Amino acid sequence: MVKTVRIGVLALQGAFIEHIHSLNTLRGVEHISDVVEVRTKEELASVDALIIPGGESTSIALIAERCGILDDLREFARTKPTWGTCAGLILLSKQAIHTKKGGQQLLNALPVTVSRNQFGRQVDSFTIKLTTPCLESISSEKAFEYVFIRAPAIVSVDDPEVESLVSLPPGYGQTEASENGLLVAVKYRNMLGTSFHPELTSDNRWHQYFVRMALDAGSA
Ligand SMILES: NC(=O)CC[C@H](N)C(=O)O
Repeated sequence: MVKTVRIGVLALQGAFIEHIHSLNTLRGVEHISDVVEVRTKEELASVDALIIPGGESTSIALIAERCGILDDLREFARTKPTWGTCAGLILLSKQAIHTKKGGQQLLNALPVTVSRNQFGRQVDSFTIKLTTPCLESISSEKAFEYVFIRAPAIVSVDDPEVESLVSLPPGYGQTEASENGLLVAVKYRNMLGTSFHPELTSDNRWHQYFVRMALDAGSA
């Protein structure tokens, strides 16, 4: 029998509807049995993999704490396929800088340091097309169009097992000249962390990449 995955999207705040839409367009393409909104411990326990969307990381953490699922999310992220996009990447990380006064709760799972709002404010949002080697096993026909909205960047990788997947060309979001651009996508064991918003484009290759991570984890 072919294994299928039930994918959850954390639906407390932010762009969860858009992720659900992207995943639904992959039904029939990848072995997805179900796509569900996750707000409770029970819903979290029912999924094989989880997407934590972009939005506002401090708000998502606060709501998760009030709903009593912050610790369950921490445990899930440590052990099951979990993808954090933008605010979700911040939450997933072990460390964040440029946080609001008083700091913020993190899931403490992905061993990287992220810098919040590294590219400036909402008006500084931008898109950039980049060829992306890790997506080539899905389709190499075109560059991926990356959308950055008050995005974080990964400013330090704190475990040698973290794989760098995408870096921006030098100059983007950097105040000092550097040969290397900022890192915006990483993979680490069961986790995927991306600074951008793949759910805001009609190109679903990043969602496909994550579904395949989840399928691989299930068949291991
Ligand atoms: N588009 C986004 O998800 C922005 C993230 C936001 N800057 C935060 O700190 O949570």
